[in-house]
Amino acid sequence: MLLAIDCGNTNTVFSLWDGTQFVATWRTATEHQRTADQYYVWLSSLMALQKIEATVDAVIISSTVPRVVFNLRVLCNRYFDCRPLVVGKPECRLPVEVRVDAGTQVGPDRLVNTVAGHDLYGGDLIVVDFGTATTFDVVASDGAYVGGVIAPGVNLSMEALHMAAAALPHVDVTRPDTVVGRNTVACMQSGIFWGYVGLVGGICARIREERDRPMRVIGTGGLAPLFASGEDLFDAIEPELTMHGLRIIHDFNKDTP
Ligand SMILES: Nc1ncnc2c1ncn2[C@@H]1O[C@H](COP(=O)(O)OP(=O)(O)OP(=O)(O)O)[C@@H](O)[C@H]1O
Ligand SMILES: CC(C)(CO)[C@@H](O)C(=O)NCCC(=O)O
Ligand SMILES: [K+]
Repeated sequence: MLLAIDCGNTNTVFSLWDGTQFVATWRTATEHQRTADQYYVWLSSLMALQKIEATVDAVIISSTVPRVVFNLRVLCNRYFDCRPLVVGKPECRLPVEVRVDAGTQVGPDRLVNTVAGHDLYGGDLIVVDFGTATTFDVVASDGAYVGGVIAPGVNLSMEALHMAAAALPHVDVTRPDTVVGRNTVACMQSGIFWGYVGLVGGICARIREERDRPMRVIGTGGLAPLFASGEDLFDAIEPELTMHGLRIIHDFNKDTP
């Protein structure tokens, strides 16, 4: 089985692909101190709990946190007897071209999302991912990655308000009933929710204008469904977009000598 690992700045997601479908997905906080042995104890007990008798024989990793890759490599060598494919490393080829400034290191999660978006929807596309950051990534008609936008993440913005202002509490992100709030929590929820609806809609409109063509918008990440409820922001929501992209990149490297 293939183990796909999507390591973000906040959370790390492990998914098992049996050749036909993802049979299990597990999420843990990203911590660079975690050792290979700790990962394995955690993973093997979850597999036992779900009665998954899998032999992992291939691993693909996308990590926005360079420091965690070392221990994940040890995990693969020690427990799965394989060398992981790491997105962004020269030995991991991509099925699409990356057209950005020379020397630019594009976050692997962003590349993976665009590969997946192009596989599912073709081009031209904008992929919006609501993770630690809110990212917009643009896919040309031939599938090439041609750049994007990085804005602060939704939870990060909410947390920043709380951290910086003594009288602002910790609040969950949700869609408020009205735009004009009558209490602190409702006011903050409105600022974040309608603020991001405006941000996402505005940036997509400007990208379309700049590129002067119709483009579909695909949303992913934990908060995408919430923002989809606010306005007609997305043509589709794909919660498993990153995992889908990891699988495609793995197959591409396996099949293309
Ligand atoms: N209504 C909500 N309010 C706050 N957080 C939410 C809500 N719904 C989902 N989430 C959060 O969304 C997160 C899942 O998002 P996602 O995996 O896309 O990004 P992340 O793990 O936060 O970031 P990264 O991938 O950069 O590590 C989960 O941590 C989940 O708690
Ligand atoms: C922007 C984030 C944090 C989104 O996860 C990640 O993709 C990243 O660290 N990127 C590196 C810089 C870049 O993508 O241009
Ligand atoms: K993510």
